[in-house]
Amino acid sequence: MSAKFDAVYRRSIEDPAGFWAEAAKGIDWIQPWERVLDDRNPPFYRWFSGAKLNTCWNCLDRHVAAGRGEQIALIHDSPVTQTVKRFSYRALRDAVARFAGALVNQGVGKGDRVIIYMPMVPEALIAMLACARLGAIHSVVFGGFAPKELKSRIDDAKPKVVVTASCGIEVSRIIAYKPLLDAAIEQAEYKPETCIVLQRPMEEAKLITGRDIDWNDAVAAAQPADCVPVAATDPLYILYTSGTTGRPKGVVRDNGGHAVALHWSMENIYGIKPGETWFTASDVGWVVGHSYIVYAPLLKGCTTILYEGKPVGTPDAGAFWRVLSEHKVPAMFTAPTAFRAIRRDDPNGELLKKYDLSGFRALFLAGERSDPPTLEWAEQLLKVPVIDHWWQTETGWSIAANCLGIELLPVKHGSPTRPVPGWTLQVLDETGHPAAPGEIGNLCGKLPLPPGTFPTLWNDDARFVDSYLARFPGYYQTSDAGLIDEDGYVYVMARTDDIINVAGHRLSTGGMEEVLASHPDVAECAVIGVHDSLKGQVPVGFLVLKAGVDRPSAKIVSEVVQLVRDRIGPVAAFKTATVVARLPKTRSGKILRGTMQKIADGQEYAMPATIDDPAILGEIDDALQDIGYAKK
Ligand SMILES: CCC(=O)SCCNC(=O)CCNC(=O)[C@H](O)C(C)(C)COP(=O)(O)OP(=O)(O)OC[C@H]1O[C@@H](n2cnc3c(N)ncnc32)[C@H](O)[C@@H]1OP(=O)(O)O
Repeated sequence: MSAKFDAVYRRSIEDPAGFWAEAAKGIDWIQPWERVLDDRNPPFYRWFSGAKLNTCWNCLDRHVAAGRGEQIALIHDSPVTQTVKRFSYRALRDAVARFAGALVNQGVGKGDRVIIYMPMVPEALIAMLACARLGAIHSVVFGGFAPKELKSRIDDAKPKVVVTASCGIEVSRIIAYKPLLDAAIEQAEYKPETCIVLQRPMEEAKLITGRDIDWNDAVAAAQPADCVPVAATDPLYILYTSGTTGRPKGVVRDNGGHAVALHWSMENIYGIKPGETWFTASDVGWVVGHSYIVYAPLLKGCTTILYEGKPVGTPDAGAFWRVLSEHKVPAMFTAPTAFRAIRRDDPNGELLKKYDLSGFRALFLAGERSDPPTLEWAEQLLKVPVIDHWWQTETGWSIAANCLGIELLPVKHGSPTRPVPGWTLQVLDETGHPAAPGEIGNLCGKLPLPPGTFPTLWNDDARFVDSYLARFPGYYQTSDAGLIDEDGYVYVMARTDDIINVAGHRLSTGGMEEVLASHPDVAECAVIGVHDSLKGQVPVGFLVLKAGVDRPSAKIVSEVVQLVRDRIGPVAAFKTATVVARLPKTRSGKILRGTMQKIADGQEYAMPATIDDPAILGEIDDALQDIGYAKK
């Protein structure tokens, strides 16, 4: 039943160097490696040390050199602007080389950072690949973040250049990006020298003389730049992700291991071959967008679709079916929340009947837990394998998946199947001992992790060790709790930290609490993630007001809602809060957020033995009922 997969998996664990050296044949190297796995400085493991390559060459130039220059590399499908634009490999290579030249004109070279704050336009991908071409390090910031989040990334990454666009389009709303960038730079301690601004016709941005340059002017003044050889271990990008405090973590991705792992994953996990079209519906601001809109499909020589739209509303819940049929897509990848939205609007899949999906082979879901009802609905509707897989910003690609390209294993709903080749995954109990099959514990990856995973955090080796490696020496702590069953299937149940997952967006409740606590009327607060039938989870805030505050609670609630939107961004989807007299705590003063969440979700809970005053839980229940969380 799983002999083929077992053999590949076993080889990857018994002989990782041999396994990944073989996979590395899929990549063009300028200089070979001295060591496949460099384990001289644990727990900092490096892959392909001594080797040189260029990721942009591997994504673009080599396909042109191999005679595939006229194949379509990129389709920008944008229902919000009602346009579809195609770039051949040659055209994309040329556009990237020219924009790389524009960056060079601004002094950008190997190792310099470039922040990219852009909507889902081809220029976002062009800017990313241009950085890769020069050996510069890009850091893409998701457009739904507020200026303060962008500011913290600017201060940490210290970019020489920021690349932005005048606006993004959220269904039919124009979101002006440039004022958000201006505000972020205004707040930042570090000031980037140059901002390159793509002017979109729907909203012209005001340029600041001496700092801002129009994208078209920058490109017109540039000569194409060549690929710069970089070390396999040099950073390709930094991608910030929510940490347990308000300060985001700068996840670093290297060039060599990343290229090898992502190239390998396209065929072995997703079953996709060069020349095929691939659709990932996510955003270039997330790791899914980095890995599976940009790098993996291009490394493999596929056609990638950059979709500037939503699963519903652009124009309807048949949007994905249109894309799949119009561009003859054999497989796609998205977050379960997108399918929950489609199911809500078109429960019987009527819109699917308008389209020919005869070439469609598989749907991949990740970014949050796939709820079995949505997964089963998609299976019945599409009549193809629907494959849940589990990974994280830190890992860059799958930890557990059903490797369609090796061998489709039986699907167990609720499980992302088995650890992928390269991953030794264990469930550890609180004392660090392996848990028995079926027992819940901490899901941990045995070091060294496979290529493509993060080697460290930007400028913060100590935080990398403290956050991920210190709790269980010899292991990477995923901060996901779960179990592995007798068949080796992984089940991911919950986070073990304060991170919640809202519509596939990873957010820190601690970060939101910091914002609520900054309101002058708030004495104390808590934020929990509550089950939501569409977004998976949504944040709900509890506010204890300072003594003597007599302003209407509704006014204070609307102010804190606006504060979170202003400081973190609309992506936080923080819309609900309630004022309570007190928060439930242990006798040592720890807020019982887990118990509050169980009450909100209508789950059974045991009265915590250390609770200070059990009556407060009843008050929380009443407050939740007042805001629509009915007793279940
Ligand atoms: C495996 C590793 C990983 O987990 S990487 C992360 C993977 N996650 C994903 O791919 C995300 C999947 N989710 C989505 O694509 C969206 O949530 C989908 C399903 C399309 C729904 O989008 P939407 O209806 O906009 O809801 P939402 O909750 O995402 O948005 C909340 C508010 O934020 C806004 N927003 C969203 N994106 C942007 C953007 N790029 N620029 C500016 N604003 C943005 C939305 O408009 C929405 O605003 P509002 O509250 O309605 O005013």
